[in-house]
Amino acid sequence: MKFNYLIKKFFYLNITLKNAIVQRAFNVLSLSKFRGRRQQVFKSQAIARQSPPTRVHHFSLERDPPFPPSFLHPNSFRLKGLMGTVDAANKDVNVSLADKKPTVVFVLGGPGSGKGTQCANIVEHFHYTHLSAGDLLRAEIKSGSENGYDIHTCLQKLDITMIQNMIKEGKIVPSEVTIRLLQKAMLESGNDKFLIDGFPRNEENRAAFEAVTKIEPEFVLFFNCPEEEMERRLLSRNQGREDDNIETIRKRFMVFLQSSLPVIEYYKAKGKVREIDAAKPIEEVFEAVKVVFIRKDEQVTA
Ligand SMILES: Nc1ncnc2c1ncn2[C@@H]1O[C@H](COP(=O)(O)OP(=O)(O)O)[C@@H](O)[C@H]1O
Ligand SMILES: Nc1ccn([C@@H]2O[C@H](COP(=O)(O)OP(=O)(O)O)[C@@H](O)[C@H]2O)c(=O)n1
Repeated sequence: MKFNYLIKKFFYLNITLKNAIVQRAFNVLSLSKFRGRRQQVFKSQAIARQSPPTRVHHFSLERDPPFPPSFLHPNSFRLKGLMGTVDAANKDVNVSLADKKPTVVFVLGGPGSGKGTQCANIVEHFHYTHLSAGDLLRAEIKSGSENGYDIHTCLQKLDITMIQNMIKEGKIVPSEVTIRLLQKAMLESGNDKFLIDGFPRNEENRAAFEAVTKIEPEFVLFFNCPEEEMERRLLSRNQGREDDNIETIRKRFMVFLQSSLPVIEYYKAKGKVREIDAAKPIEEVFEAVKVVFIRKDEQVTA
């Protein structure tokens, strides 16, 4: 009886001991797994803290940013410091753009002066790629509104709505957005000759583009047209644009006078402006435009 009791006790102790050993081993394993995971988390947090921001570039400008801080979404980084500071990913983009030494012609003029119309003619005759800043922004709004998010530019619904409102108000969208769209379009085009239409529209656009891309325009084509004529054209443009109403048109004229004309003056001082009388009929305007481009080609071959 006592012997039976001892044997039972032995087996019971044995099982309890084995369970304890197994449990202990399990605890050790889980703890080390947890520690490993925790270290991994710490490691990736440290890497995230150290690594430079990628994809989206933002550069701080000398004057106040025209966008409220809420414009920035969580995966964008506004870099404080020198104007033109770009992140790692964009450095590559800019290096490869600058390497190509593209020919860039800025096409400027008031709203409705005929920039888009003449750019289409130049493309046909002189094989440039036409990049309209306004068209790129409108395309971005369209794709953003359809998808709620633009995977290429990291713009989110809130940003897209803000851009849309700025265009409705005739305001100039921050350079960081417009330049990103221009860079992307330039790289994707495969061409090395660009007509950049409706850009730079203010001093911020101009300085940021030069600082970021290191590209200087070959020359600036300036379509000079009286306001009454531009107003007439815009009111009958009929492209369903939300900003082609008399109220916004007047605001756009104001922005042109205050912000865009000083950019034209800046390039005039550098001898880079080729001024065209844009009040004439389309064909006559293009005759004058052709002279500018033929002269440019002759200069290159001379
Ligand atoms: N020289 C011109 N004479 C008359 N109408 C013009 C002329 N150039 C353009 N237009 C018309 O004026 C409107 C605005 O021209 P557009 O090229 O879109 O201007 P911008 O790109 O400068 O805003 C369009 O409907 C266009 O057909
Ligand atoms: N560089 C640019 C070009 C256009 N835009 C915006 O896009 C609108 C339309 O520009 P656009 O060049 O297509 O048209 P026009 O005003 O020249 O007719 C402008 O009024 C601005 O709101 C901008 O913010 N920045």
